Amino acid sequence: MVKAVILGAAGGIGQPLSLLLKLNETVTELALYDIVNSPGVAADLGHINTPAKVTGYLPPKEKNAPNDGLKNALTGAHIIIIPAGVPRKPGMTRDDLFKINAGIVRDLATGIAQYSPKAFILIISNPVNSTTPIVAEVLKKHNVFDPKKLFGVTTLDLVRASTFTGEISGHDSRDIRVPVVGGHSGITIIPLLSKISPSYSFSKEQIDSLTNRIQYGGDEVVKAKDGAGSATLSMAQAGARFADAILKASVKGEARLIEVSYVHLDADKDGGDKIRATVGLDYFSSTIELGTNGITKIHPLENLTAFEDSLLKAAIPELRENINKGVAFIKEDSKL
Ligand SMILES: NC(=O)C1=CN([C@@H]2O[C@H](COP(=O)(O)OP(=O)(O)OC[C@H]3O[C@@H](n4cnc5c(N)ncnc54)[C@H](O)[C@@H]3O)[C@@H](O)[C@H]2O)C=CC1
Ligand SMILES: O=C([O-])CC(=O)C(=O)O
Repeated sequence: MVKAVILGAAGGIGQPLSLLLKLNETVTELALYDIVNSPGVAADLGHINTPAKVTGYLPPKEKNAPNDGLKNALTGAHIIIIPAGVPRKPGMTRDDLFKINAGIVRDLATGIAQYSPKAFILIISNPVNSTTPIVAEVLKKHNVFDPKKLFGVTTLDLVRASTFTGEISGHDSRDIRVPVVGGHSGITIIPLLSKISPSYSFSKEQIDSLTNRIQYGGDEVVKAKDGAGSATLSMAQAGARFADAILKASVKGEARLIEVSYVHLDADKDGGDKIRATVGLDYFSSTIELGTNGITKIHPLENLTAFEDSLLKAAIPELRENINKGVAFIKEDSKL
């Protein structure tokens, strides 16, 4: 049995992501939880003739009743994906979402700590730089934190990097891999264009404009949607790609699966400590290798160009602030 759970399943990302997970034949059970409309989405997807049995759950109507919906959705989970929370409107930063989304993510993480602490957890809700540490701190408070199984999803940055560089290099964008490290907001997004595969030599101007476009790709969509939210469809594809990598490594035992994700650097002491020595942070989006039980290796940062090194230096203070804000939010929460 491979149970996938989506928390925030009725939203702009949640619905297409649920569809893509329903089409993933490794999944045998798909549990959809949201505060609205999840039974409807589940009924709709349930008519698709793929193996996964789909169920939808809501929280209780009465204010202080136990949340059996969340409990039943989470129990027995193999992988949990969280796109619950509000998206940006034009003029907002991802950090502006902290006020609302931090509490949503904290409460869902508390449910995970209680009902499915051994699952793989993928965080999409923004600001990812802070929400990932929030989940880790909740799990730590319940003594169930496994850094090898917690992932801030930054795959959309890699998807964009493949698309945008393909437009210039002429390579098929499906074959292009660009590591994008650091974090998931503006200047904390660090595309390592010198490490592009297949290799390509960009001009200085191309590096400047591609870097800027990858860093602010999210804003491009927010602007185009003009108040109706942020990236949903491309995010669903990116989330499904990352979830599939986890499923291939953990269920099918495919070895040395390589992705990039925003992780706690304790997930691999060796590689993690090397990055820590450079950046002085506990969380960083890095190239990782996946195995049956999660992260097996974090690749250190090596041979950065002077330009990439300047991007890294510019990212660190904001990333530190985002991480500290998430950690403090849980440390100072006396209810937990
Ligand atoms: N990591 C990434 O690369 C990306 C992250 N995002 C983020 O994903 C989040 C979701 O975006 P959208 O799907 O566009 O928003 P949306 O508003 O369309 O959907 C969010 C869903 O979460 C649900 N929700 C709210 N509170 C909840 C709770 N306590 N428990 C369960 N569900 C709850 C809502 O009912 C709604 O269905 C946003 O924070 C957005 O910034 C968006 C794009 C890319
Ligand atoms: O820009 C946003 O707010 C949503 C997001 O994280 C992205 O599209 O990368």
